[in-house]
Amino acid sequence: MSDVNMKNSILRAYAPASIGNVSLGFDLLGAALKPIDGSLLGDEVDIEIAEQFSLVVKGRFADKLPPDADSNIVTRCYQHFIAELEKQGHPKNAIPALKMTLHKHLPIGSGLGSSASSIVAALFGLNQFFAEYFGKAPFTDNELLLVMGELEGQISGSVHYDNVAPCFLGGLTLMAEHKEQIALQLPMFENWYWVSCYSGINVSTAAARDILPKQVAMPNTIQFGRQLAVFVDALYRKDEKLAAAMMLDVIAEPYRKSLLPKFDESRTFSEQHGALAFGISGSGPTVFAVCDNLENAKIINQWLTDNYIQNDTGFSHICQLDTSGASVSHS
Ligand SMILES: Nc1ncnc2c1ncn2[C@@H]1O[C@H](COP(=O)(O)OP(=O)(O)OP(=O)(O)O)[C@@H](O)[C@H]1O
Ligand SMILES: N[C@@H](CCO)C(=O)O
Repeated sequence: MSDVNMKNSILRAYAPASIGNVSLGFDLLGAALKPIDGSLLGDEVDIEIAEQFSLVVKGRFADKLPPDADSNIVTRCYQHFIAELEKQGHPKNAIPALKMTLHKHLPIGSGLGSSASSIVAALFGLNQFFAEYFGKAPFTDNELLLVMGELEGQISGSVHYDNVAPCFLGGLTLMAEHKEQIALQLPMFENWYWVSCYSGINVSTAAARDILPKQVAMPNTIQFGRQLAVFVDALYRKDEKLAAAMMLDVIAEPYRKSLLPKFDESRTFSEQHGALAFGISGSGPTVFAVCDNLENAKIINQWLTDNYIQNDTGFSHICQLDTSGASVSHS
């Protein structure tokens, strides 16, 4: 796009909600979500050329964020991105100032990867914007993912990619954390539905990490390793039953479920109504139930809506995996 056209256009980046851990892969496995009814479940960031940098925050959950732009992770993404461009040798006066608008659609501290969604939309959007402006993307996907993990770490107190990676790449992702390959995309069963219910309360990721023990007992370590290895093998062999049987959380759920009213009843109902697996999405309070048919997913979605949601902020969606991940459009 020419310089003149870019001055009159807005690039919009979208980044979907995600389930961190997926029960059996603490910090190592994540899944991107797409509601089957077409509703939007992810943040959007608009980017346009301006006289000076500014961040505007809009959307359903805008008022739940700190009011000053400097505390918003999107501003930090912008500052980090521009500093990296300068390190690459782009002179300051060759980099246009930008107005960014965050449409904050995901609740904060929800377990749906809310900060990750803002980070991915901001950084992916900036990379796409400058790809058009300079004629070449400043960063590769892997370089971008490394920065996304770093910024997520600034918020939650430790670098973990299990929200940013699926949100960016789409589908089900396994962290390799090798400097040249941070994340791998795994196959998934297309007939699986992921009922995802946010109760409406706020659980801080940092606080939900603090309550976990610093050491894991030997039997749990062996079960964790066995489950993750067998799960990946079962995905590649398309063995649904075995894959689902591995979806148990021996690391975080036993400690975190005490933060989640009605967690045990929700699991019991879901399992009695055909859920193949049930667990905490990321650090909660969102829970998810996996079903292999829409009828069961609908029954569980209705029950969770009626029983797990605590207030007007909560919601529940029947989802499939969002295999596209982050995307951009122009207006
Ligand atoms: N754009 C943003 N989106 C979300 N949180 C942000 C953003 N900018 C700053 N923050 C701050 O980052 C912190 C995010 O907390 P936390 O990691 O618990 O939530 P989260 O990322 O929304 O969690 P989850 O992954 O469970 O959805 C909050 O203190 C919030 O005010
Ligand atoms: N893996 C992270 C995800 C946070 O959303 C955790 O469980 O703390």
